[in-house]
Amino acid sequence: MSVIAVLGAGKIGEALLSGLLHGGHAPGDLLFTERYEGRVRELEERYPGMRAATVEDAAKRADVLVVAVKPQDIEPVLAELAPLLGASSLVVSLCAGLPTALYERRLADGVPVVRVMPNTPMLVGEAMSAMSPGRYATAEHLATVRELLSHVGQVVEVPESQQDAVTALSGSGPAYFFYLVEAMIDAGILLGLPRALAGQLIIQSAVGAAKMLAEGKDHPVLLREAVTSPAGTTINAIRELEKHGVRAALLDAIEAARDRSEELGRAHED
Ligand SMILES: NC(=O)C1=CN([C@@H]2O[C@H](COP(=O)(O)OP(=O)(O)OC[C@H]3O[C@@H](n4cnc5c(N)ncnc54)[C@H](O)[C@@H]3O)[C@@H](O)[C@H]2O)C=CC1
Ligand SMILES: O=C(O)[C@@H]1CCC=N1
Repeated sequence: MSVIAVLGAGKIGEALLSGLLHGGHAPGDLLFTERYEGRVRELEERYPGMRAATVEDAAKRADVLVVAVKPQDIEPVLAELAPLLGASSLVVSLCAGLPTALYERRLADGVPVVRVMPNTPMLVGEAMSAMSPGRYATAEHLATVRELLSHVGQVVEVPESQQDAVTALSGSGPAYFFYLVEAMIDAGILLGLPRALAGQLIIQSAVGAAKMLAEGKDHPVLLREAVTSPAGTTINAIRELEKHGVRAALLDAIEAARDRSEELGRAHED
């Protein structure tokens, strides 16, 4: 089994480590680096057998180095990695907006880099990850990354030019669903239901709807039409959603997320 090192074990780093552990990865084959001592202790306690490492150690031992720091924190990480990596390393970047070309400029010639946009459902083995090869990444490197990510959800390959859109859609996507669920639970409160009951009603409705969508038997439009009876309740709700421009708001929101991803990448142009 390959040794994986996660550099920056925050929310998404932990989601990957935890997903790999659940997928059967040995804790001794998982390393992480983390700048906060408290976070190191927290993770070592939560995942017995998994150990923090130095960057040198991670670079020496790991078959795959996964960079999971905030895009704003990338430069010191690349400066640390630069003298340690060569063409036999494999770097996977999970950072929103950061192009593989940035890594290629900062690291030694020939270091293969794969850009990946995952999402937090990795924690429950249901991630949607999209990967794109950098200049030096081969089909074999992509196969390694695909194998790794397939332990924690679905994987697709996309051209790197689509990664900012992917980030806005599936990288941030879970937040939009959580936001909707939160708002719908509030609607239950408005209608006088107890919070716990409103939560159960909405969350199970979300799980059921997601399962029907994932089965893929019918287009989302047909699934919605099947709930929308003539002169019934649903069409009254839909009229309000249309009146409030919810569809247009989603288009604008996701476009704004895409723009921010592009901006995060531009911040590191030389
Ligand atoms: N949270 C999410 O849903 C997703 C995040 N991402 C990407 O993953 C990356 C991380 O995001 P989050 O996990 O949300 O952020 P986070 O802030 O929870 O995690 C980043 C971690 O990196 C650590 N860190 C920073 N500099 C370090 C260094 N030099 N050495 C060691 N550790 C260092 C921080 O202490 C922190 O624990 C970002 O680039 C983000 O764009 C990608 C997909 C989804
Ligand atoms: O909000 C962010 O910047 C990160 C990237 C995708 C999801 N979360």
